[in-house]
Amino acid sequence: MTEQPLLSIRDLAISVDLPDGRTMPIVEDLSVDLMAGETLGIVGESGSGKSLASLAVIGLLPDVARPTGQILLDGENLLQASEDRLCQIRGNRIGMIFQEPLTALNPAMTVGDQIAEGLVWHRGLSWRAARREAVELLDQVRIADAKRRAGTYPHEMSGGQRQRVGIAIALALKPALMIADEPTTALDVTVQAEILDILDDLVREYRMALILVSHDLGVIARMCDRTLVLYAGRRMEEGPTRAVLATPLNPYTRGLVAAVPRRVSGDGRLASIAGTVPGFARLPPGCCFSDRCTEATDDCRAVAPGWFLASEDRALRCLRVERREIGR
Ligand SMILES: Nc1ncnc2c1ncn2[C@@H]1O[C@H](COP(=O)(O)OP(=O)(O)OP(=O)(O)O)[C@@H](O)[C@H]1O
Repeated sequence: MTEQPLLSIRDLAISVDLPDGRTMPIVEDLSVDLMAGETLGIVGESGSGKSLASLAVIGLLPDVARPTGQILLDGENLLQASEDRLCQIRGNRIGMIFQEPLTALNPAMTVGDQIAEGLVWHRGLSWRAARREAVELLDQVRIADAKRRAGTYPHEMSGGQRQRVGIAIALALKPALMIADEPTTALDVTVQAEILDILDDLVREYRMALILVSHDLGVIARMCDRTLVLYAGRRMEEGPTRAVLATPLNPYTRGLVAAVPRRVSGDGRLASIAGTVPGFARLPPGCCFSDRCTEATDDCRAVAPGWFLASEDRALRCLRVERREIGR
């Protein structure tokens, strides 16, 4: 029997209610599977819908956002789940690490108690036992002198230490799926590397599936088996990270790869994708990337490209590549 995906996102669309009464479609036609223990990177420029898509999985979308489609965790559609059920799933089955740990942490509670809390409420541990385990978790995320640090408050810690606490909280109940939304963006480079190391070790040790949201292809390359590229709320390309980065097929992915700092163009300047992501109200007809794509034809500007399988494990959206590969 073939293994079922742990997470299966089917035709997810998310629109947002605007203050003027209009509804703006943001994420469209998003489908992706994630197996137990697999790591998936979601990459794209700012505003491409990465955070909304990952918040939908953990049921933490802002009130103005309206999701449709299916988000199946072990076959259960989370978009239909009650708030009580989502509370059970959060922490227990899905853990989340946020970009800015300070906003996710309670300033009035010691970090040890914030880690212990989930163990008390979800696992029924006594506070004494949960606090003991919290110290072990702090040790696992490499906080030195963990026993003493458990009694400190978030504001007494550095940004990197707070993010370790964020990881310890998300890890406490050993969820099957961990979602990390730009977990290192707010940190300086050396701390970033340590945090990624810790996350990598833990994901492998506990065989957790990971969705890592980042605009940084270097981070994705280091951490993720597979990569999904989003642009303006649409998936542009998906496949094994190594293949997507070595031979990107979609012109947008090619632009992202070319813009990675190690790739300096012949005249010594960094390559970049001309223009910016257009507002969702101003997306061009046809392919949403056509107004920035240097390879776009009149057809690209008129016909919305479908999602097609380029090979067994690679899929993308691009009319020109599709016609070339499939001969349509
Ligand atoms: N609460 C909200 N109200 C209105 N629009 C929103 C809201 N949250 C997100 N959006 C819209 O959805 C788009 C996608 O947002 P999202 O945060 O998912 O992008 P992102 O790819 O994660 O960007 P970043 O890397 O900057 O976090 C935004 O550009 C914005 O237009």
